[in-house]
Amino acid sequence: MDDRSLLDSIRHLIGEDETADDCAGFDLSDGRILVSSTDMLHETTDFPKGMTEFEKGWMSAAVTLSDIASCGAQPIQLLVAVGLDDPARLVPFMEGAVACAESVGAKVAGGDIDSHTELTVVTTGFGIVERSCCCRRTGASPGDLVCITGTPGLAMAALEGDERYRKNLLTPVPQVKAGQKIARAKASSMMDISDGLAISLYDMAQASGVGFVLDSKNFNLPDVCSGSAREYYLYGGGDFGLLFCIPPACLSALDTDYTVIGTVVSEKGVWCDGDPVEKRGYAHSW
Ligand SMILES: Nc1ncnc2c1ncn2[C@@H]1O[C@H](COP(=O)(O)OP(=O)(O)O)[C@@H](O)[C@H]1O
Ligand SMILES: Cc1ncc(C[n+]2csc(CCOP(=O)(O)OP(=O)(O)O)c2C)c(N)n1
Ligand SMILES: [Mg+2]
Ligand SMILES: [Mg+2]
Ligand SMILES: [Mg+2]
Repeated sequence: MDDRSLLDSIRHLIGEDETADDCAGFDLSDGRILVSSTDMLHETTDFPKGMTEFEKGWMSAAVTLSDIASCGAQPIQLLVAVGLDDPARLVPFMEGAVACAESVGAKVAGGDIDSHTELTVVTTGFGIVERSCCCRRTGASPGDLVCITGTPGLAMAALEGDERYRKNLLTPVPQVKAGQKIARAKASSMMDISDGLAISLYDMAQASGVGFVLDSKNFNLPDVCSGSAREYYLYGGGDFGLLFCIPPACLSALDTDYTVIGTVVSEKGVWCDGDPVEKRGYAHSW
């Protein structure tokens, strides 16, 4: 059992929409939406060996700030709750979390401290976005182009030992400015690719009730020393680029780097060069 199938068992309690997006949204009734997201990370499952405390703090902040960026929102506050096996870890850890938050214009505004057998972190973030620019995983329409920012697979390559991409894996940068530009260019849907490109495509296709047809000739595959660039590109997690769909006519107004990898179709599913893409990515399992 993985976290996606476990989530299915509580959708009836929380709501379909509430369990199908990167952030929750609260309408402030003044033309703006308050978005929020929370994420939990653990020493053994989420922090690759050899990371500094600063990098662990940075990564913990980045995973949540990335979800806020994926709505086109400006992150404003971050709360950081830390369960510690050793109290001496707290200062360098929080220095990393503060540095990441400040790098995207947000403030660490509180949190919690507890003792725990394993370093366990929960980051909760809040952001603000104009209602007309708030992007969700829903909204992709047939005929839209499917686009990504960044190069999926670099974090996975680093996890497999490629030192050139160490920073991509350990101190990912939430794509706040790019998210805002994409939202203002009138993208129809957006999410971050934290769990890998293929599984994110399936998540967005399901939320929007559409399908995606990809053309591998357009893939910006990573330059890797070992392993399969295509495997890392489609199935590696931890990159925190953005996946978005946008009507072709809106693309000329978009002033940020992106790669067009396919088109939206009405038939549900995800295909590449005519073949179904495997539905897998980074997951927690029991
Ligand atoms: N325990 C939970 N209770 C309620 N909603 C949850 C829970 N776990 C996850 N969700 C919701 O499920 C959706 C998907 O979560 P997740 O896969 O963690 O997203 P992301 O990869 O963007 O962090 C989100 O809307 C999240 O708020
Ligand atoms: C062992 C390991 N593999 C991969 C990564 C890269 N990585 C960092 S966060 C993350 C995905 C989880 O991020 P997010 O979507 O914010 O959390 P979720 O709610 O899906 O658990 C990954 C794969 C990692 N840190 N450790
Ligand atoms: Mg996300
Ligand atoms: Mg999450
Ligand atoms: Mg995730």
